[in-house]
Formats: sequence, C-alpha cells, structure tokens
Amino acid sequence: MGAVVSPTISQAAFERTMRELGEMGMKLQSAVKVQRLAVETSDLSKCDTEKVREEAFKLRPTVRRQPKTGREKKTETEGVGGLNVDAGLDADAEAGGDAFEEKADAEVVERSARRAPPVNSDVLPLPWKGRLGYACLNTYLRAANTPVFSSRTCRIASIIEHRHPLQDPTQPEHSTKNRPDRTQPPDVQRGLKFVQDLGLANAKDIVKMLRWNEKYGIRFMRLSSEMFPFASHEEHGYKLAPFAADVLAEAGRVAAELGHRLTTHPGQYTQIASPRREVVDAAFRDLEYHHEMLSLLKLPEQSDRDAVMILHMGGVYGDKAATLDRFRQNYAKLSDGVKRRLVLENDDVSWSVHDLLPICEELNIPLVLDYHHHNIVFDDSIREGTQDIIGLYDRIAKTWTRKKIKQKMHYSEPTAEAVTPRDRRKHSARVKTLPPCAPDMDLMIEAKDKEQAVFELMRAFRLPGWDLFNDIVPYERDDEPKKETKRAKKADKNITPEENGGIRAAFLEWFKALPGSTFHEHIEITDFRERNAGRGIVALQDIPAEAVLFTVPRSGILSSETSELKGKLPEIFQETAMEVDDKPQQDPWSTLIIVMMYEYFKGSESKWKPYIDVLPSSFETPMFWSDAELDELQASATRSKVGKASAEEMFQDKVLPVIRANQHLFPTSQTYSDDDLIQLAHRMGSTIMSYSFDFQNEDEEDEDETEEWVEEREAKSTMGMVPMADILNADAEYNAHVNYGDDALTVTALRTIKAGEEIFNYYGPHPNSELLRRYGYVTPKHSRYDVVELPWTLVEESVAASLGLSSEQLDKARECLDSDELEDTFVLERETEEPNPDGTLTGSARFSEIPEDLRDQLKSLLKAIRKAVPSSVVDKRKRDEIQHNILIRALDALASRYPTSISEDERILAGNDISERRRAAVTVRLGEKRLIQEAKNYLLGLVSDAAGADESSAPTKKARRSD
Ligand SMILES: C[S@@+](CC[C@H](N)C(=O)[O-])C[C@H]1O[C@@H](n2cnc3c(N)ncnc32)[C@H](O)[C@@H]1O
Repeated sequence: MGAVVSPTISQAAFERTMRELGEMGMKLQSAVKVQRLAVETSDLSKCDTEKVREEAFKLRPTVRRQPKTGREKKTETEGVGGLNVDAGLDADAEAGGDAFEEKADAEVVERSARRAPPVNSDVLPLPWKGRLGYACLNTYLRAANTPVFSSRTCRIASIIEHRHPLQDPTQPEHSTKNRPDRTQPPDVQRGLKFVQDLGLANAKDIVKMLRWNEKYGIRFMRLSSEMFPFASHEEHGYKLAPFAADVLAEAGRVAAELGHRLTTHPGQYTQIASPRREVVDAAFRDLEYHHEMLSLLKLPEQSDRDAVMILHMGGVYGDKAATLDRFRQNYAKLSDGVKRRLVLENDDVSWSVHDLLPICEELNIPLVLDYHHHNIVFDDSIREGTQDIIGLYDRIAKTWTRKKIKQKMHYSEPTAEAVTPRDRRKHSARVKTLPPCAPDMDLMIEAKDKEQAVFELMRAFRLPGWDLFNDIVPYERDDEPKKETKRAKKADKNITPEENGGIRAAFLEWFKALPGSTFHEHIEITDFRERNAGRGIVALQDIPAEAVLFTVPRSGILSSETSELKGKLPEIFQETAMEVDDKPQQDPWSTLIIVMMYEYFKGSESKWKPYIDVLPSSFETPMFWSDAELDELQASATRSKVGKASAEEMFQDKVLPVIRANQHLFPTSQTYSDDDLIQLAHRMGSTIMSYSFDFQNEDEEDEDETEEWVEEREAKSTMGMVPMADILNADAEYNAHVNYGDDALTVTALRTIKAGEEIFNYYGPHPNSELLRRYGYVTPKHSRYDVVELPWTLVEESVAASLGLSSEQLDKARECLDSDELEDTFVLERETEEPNPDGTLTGSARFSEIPEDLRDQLKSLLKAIRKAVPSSVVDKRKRDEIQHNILIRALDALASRYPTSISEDERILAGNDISERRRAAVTVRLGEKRLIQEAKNYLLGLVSDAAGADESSAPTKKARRSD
C-alpha cells in the first residue's frame, strides 16, 4: 500500500515545494537586481551574478496571460465570462522538471569546472587602446522615464490597421481612447506613415545614445536592424531616403563629430546562399535596406567604410560546397554598395573561421572573428579555445586592411555552467575578460547587459574611461519606482511576449492536430495586450463572406460530455445528481468547474493541456476587485451582482467535497488547503464565465431539428469550453458567427473581413455593466445597451413626497396591493435595433419609453392611494403629469445616489493617469447616469408637451365659454 501511496504524496509535496521555490526564485531575482545596482562595488572574481540570475530565472514560475469572453442567451455565439488564465500548470511542470534535472545540472557544473577556459591564451590586450562597443540597445536609456531606444516596432496587422484614420485625428493616438477607426476608409499611405514614424522615432534616438556613449567613454555601437520596421518587407517595405535622410544625416554628423563607429548586423534570416529563391530575394532587400540606412548617415570617408554590415553564411543545406557556390554566385549579383559593406562572421552552428576565411580571401570580404562562436564551432582536431586561430590572425586582419576598413571582432562568453554547444550558445549577461586580440581592436561586446557589460569590463581592467561612469547607476534605477512598479504589474498580469509566443504556438499546433479541426490559412492568433484585450484573431488577407475561419470538432470541446471524468465519477454527472436531496445538487456550472479542475490536476497527462495553458489565471472582473475599486461603481446595481460570497458557497458545497472524496482523481490536490482549492475553483469559475459556450448535446438534439445550430438553449444545453472559438474577442459590431454542427462548431465570416481586421464574435446586447461583470471589460460601442435599475422604494418615496403623504398613509395604501405582485426594481433601457444579419449596426439608440410594468405598478399604487387616502385625490386630467413628475423625482433621487456628476466622470475618463479598473467602473456609472438623464429628459418632454397641449386647448375653451 505504502509503495502505492507514497509516490503520489511525495510527487505532490515535491510539486508544492517547487512552486514555493518558484516564488523564492522571484524574490531572489529581485534581490539580484538590487545587487546589480552596485556596479561600482562589484567584484568579478567573487560574485558570479550571472549564475545567480540564471538560477533565479530557472526557478521563476511561468506567468500568465489575458482576460477572456462571454456568452449571451439569445445569441448563438455564446462565449461565457472572461478571465486571465496563467500558465501555472506549466510553471509547475517546468519547476518539477528543473528539480529532476538538478542532479544533471550538478554534473554539468562539475564538468564545466574541468573544461578548458574559453579563451586559453596568456595574451591580454593591455594597455587597451581600442574601442569597446555594444549592440543596438542601451539598457540604461531604454529604462529611462522617456525611454531612448531604436527598436520600436509593430506588427503588420498594426500597419494595416493604421491605414484607417484615428477616431479623433486631431488628438494623439491612445491605446484605448483613440484608436484607428475601421469604419473610415483605409489609405495605404497612412499605414506607411505610421510605420515610418516609428522608424523616425528610432533614428532620432541614435543621437541621444551617441552623446550618452561619449560621456561614458564608449565610441562603438551597432545600430538596430529594427530601426525602420518592415523597411525591407516585400509588400510593406519602403525606401528611407524620402523621409529619413535628414534624421539619419544628423545622427551621422554627431557620430563623425565624436569619432564613433557605427555598424549593423542584419538578422539570421538574411542568407544569400539559401537554395530558396524567396529567401535570397528577401536577403537582397534586407542588405539594400541596411546599406541605405548606413549610407544616409553621410559619414566621412573612413567612418563610412568602417560602417559595415555583418552577415552569417547561414545554413549548410546538406552540402557545404554547393552552398559556397551559391554564395559566390549571389554575392556577384549584390550591388557595389552592399559589397563594400559586407563582412562575414563565423557562426556557432556550421561555419567556422576555418570554413570562412578562404571564401573571404577569395571574394575580398572581411572576416569578423567571433570568439564565442569559435569556441562552439572550432576545429576539434586541435582543441577548444583560441590557439587554433591565433595563427590565422594575420590572414584575418588582411581581409580588412586590403579594403582599408578598420578591423573589428566580437566577444562574448557562455553562461557559467554551459557545457554542450547548445548550452554554450547562450551569451552570458556580462564578460569577465578580454580576448587575445590586438589592443587597438574595435571589440563588440555581445552580452545581454549591453553597456553595463562594457562598463564592467572597463572597470575590471581599468580600461580608459573606467572612471567616467562612477556617477551613473545601471538600469535598475531606484529613482523611477513608480514606473518600474507599473511595468512590473503589467508584466505580472500578462506573460512576456516570448512565453506568450511559445504557449500560443503550442496551442495552435495542438488545435491543428485535433482530428477534424481546420484553421484558415489567412488568419492568425494575435496579441492585443497593448489595448488590454488579451489575445484575439486577425485576418492576414482579405477573407470573403461565409468563408469558414476555423472548425472545432466536438471532441475537442472540453465539457462534462467529453472529459473522461464522466466515466470515472458517473454519479456526479447523472441527472439524478441534480435531483437527490441529501446531497447538494450539481449544476452545469459546478460540474464544468469540477471537470476543469480534473484536467488541471492531470497536468501534462491532460488531453487539453496546451489549451488549458492558454486560458487565463487572473481576471479583471469585479469578482477580483478590492472594495476600494468596487466603490468606484458608486450606485450601480453591478456592485450587488458580483456574487463572490455565493460563488464561494457553491464551491464549498459542491466542488470541494467531490475533490476531497476523490483525491486519487485529482493528484496533488491533497497538498492544497481548502482556501487554495477555493481559489482554483474561482479561477475555473471565472474562466467559464467569460470563455465558455452553451451548446446542445448531440444526443439530445431534436430528431426533427433541421437547423444546423441552435437558437434557443433549453435546460438540457451543456456548457463547454471551446478551444479557438474562445480566443475570439467580441464587439457590438461583429464579423464572425459560430455555427453549431453535429460533429463540429464552425466559425464563419459574416461579411468580407479585410486584411488586418480583427475577427469578432458577439457576446450579445450587453450593457457595459454586464460586460464588466462577466468579461471584465467595457467598450463605448456597448453603451447603447446600458441599463439602469430604478428601485421601487425610490418611486414610493417620490409618490409620498409629491402627494404630501405621511408614511402611515403610504403604508395604508400599500396594504391594498398584493405585495407578492410588486416588483422591487425596474430596468430602464434605450430602444435600439438588433444588429444586422452581417453583424453591423445601424440606427441609434434612444430612450423612448417608461417600462410598462413600472407604469402599471405606479398606476396601481396611485389607485390604492385614492382608495386609502381619499383626500389625496387629484384632478383626473392631471394624473399623467403627476405620474411623470413622480418618476422625474425618483430619477433625481437615483442620480443623487451617485456621488459624482456626469461632467466630473467625463473629466476623469479624459485623464491619462487612470487605472483600467477605474476606467471601467467610471464608464459603467457614467453610462447609467447618462441614461438616467435621458430618461428624465424624456419625461420632462412629456410634461412640457402636455402643458403645451393644455395651453393650446385652454383659450379654445375660454373662447367657447365667452361664446
Ligand atoms: C473568450 S475570451 C476572448 C479571448 C481573450 N482576449 C484571450 O486573450 O484569451 C473573452 C475575454 O476577452 C476579453 N475581450 C473580449 N472582447 C474584448 C474587447 N472587445 N475588448 C477588450 N477585451 C475583450 C475580455 O477580457 C473577455 O473576458
């Protein structure tokens, strides 16, 4: 028995420990950051900060991603409420993996200690007379209050989106308040200007970096290849001269004035020896782009010659000789300008110094020696280290001097514990020594800490300039706590692009592998965190109406029908489980939560693991707000609908007992406290709220049902999680539709979807308050559906005040009414049209009617008052007017429950420094106040119309009388 039980327990305990270690790792990481502030006091020989940092990263739990969708009863596309899920599962798995690898790691470190140093030479190039440089990014300036950097970029979809004018073109763009307005006609030039402006901002920052470098003794820098985003793209590319010549010339002027060297390094995909035509074409375009950028710097002759473009040979494509031949042929076709600047660099996979030197000599191409790469790809007949190439130094130098270009080299070091070539490809954050190069070399330090790595080297060897940066603190500055806090919060809430990309790619791959799934080739999952909308799906090319965007097989839906838990715990899924009295009755919510927790605890054993990984773990719904945040909703009825306590009661009654009683089915759950399990249930519940769909069970479909999808969802419908369909965001104007088929759900385009457009589902005609409650976001387009709840007590108070009744008189009148029939609240809303069949909206929304049930109930009360308090009887002809005035007074009372006015709220929303939650709360309460105002204006209109009618009828009567 023990042998069976204990592994489970130790595994569970282990996972828990690893989770805690993850948290410690985070703490360690921040501690390390703080330590790193003290560059001045760092002692390289004692403290390997890089190793500590690497360890901290290894232990860091994977973070999470963004909120999700919802569902709406009357619409067929029923996404449920939304949340942010995280990759907590992933984190656990990874952390577990790390621990299992601990032993192996120890071995690795030991072997590493035995390994020859990467630079096994006695030569130290001292006294140093050369230039040390860093590549592309200055970490200190990047983190400044106004960041300075040259790699602002965007996605192609953003270029396409920015072909449309901003909602308010007179104002700057804002991530939520002033976006491109897709209802306006697109203009290619506008999109082009958008991306070119990014490039200009990048290029303008070169001067700032140069001046900063100069101040601290750095005179060598690589320019970012991302300077002008997509400039070499086949379709979206552009020339630089027409718009960037001046800015680049200014950068070049400053570089020349200060004697700084500028170089570039086109990316790894720029390969002119590829057997694929399109790769070579793209490489040619990219090299021309880099050449144009460097030429527009208008550098003095020697500096211009030194402004080289470093290129790798690229792949081997199965045949080194053939690849070299292709290189020769294509090199011959390059423009003279490109040829002048082109330099080849040995890489860390295939092309060693020994491979490249001959072709460089043959074609008159300088060879840049990268020590780090060389120590991975070296001539193993000799040995690792620099000994095999020191003899080649002269030949390498000649490849430069014969073109009258100042030689440069690259230097970096592998991370401390790296042994295998794969491990060693990772550059360390800083470097500890100088390579055995000539002391006047231009040496590019390729280390993650960029300029900080250069400083550390300067300080370690007291290189010229080492005393200049005493007064500067590295990039983790403590003079910007606010900014850093804000950023850290965002990073915590949303996973990093890398993590996101990995999880997203794994999910897409998983989805495509589901039998029966399809995914249109012209759509892609996209990151919309910049506008707080998590992920979504966009069209990459125009997609015609009715095209199938993707298909989700029913077997891929996660529900109580598809999860194997149904077979393992049939009792909770039987219909009787909903009916037996002595146990709490399960319901579709509780069963789906249990199913999701089952799949969660299964971890990598779950069929849905890649899907669960992309679900959210944190949420913006009011369920997770603090009291202070909820207070911002003021008098909105939303506040009373959050339902946290009732949700927790349900988890206690229905979810926890099932998990506790079946721990073998929920491995590791025994290491969770009740509170932990409740938190997990919250997470699953909120995910279901904003992501799930309602759909009819296959075996319960009406035999005669000929419609493909189901309009009305009856009691037998099931809630399920529909991968991919729930990646779609929603909009009041939507362009996609979910069709419920027997075997699959298909999502089709309702109208032509233009390239760059987001694909939107429809959650239903929800007011912003409901969008917030279920999905955690609000949007101006849904304000047409806003509602406000008028409590009946306010109407009664208004009646008493208007008619001068005492509370006893009101009570007496109330006794004449059947209290069971009385409604507590009435919902006021605007009259608005349904969306058109193609998902667009026409017409406006306006308040045009007092709800009939409110009118009837008020009439009944007034009637009862007439009966109970005959002295209060008013002129019959005035009854309508009195009713209207009673309602106006009630609305005033309702409005007065909101402490701020409409204009104050508008001012708050117009401000920039407002958190997303506050913005959402203010939007909700403002929408309600506006509706109250509109309803009041409507009633005032009725009153004044009636007065006008009275006036116009009065003289007639008088006239009649005088007759
Ligand atoms: C079904 S999910 C949609 C996919 C989700 N964006 C994601 O990252 O997984 C529903 C959630 O997406 C977000 N969402 C959907 N439509 C949105 C919109 N128009 N604006 C902002 N957020 C939106 C909300 O957080 C909502 O709870």
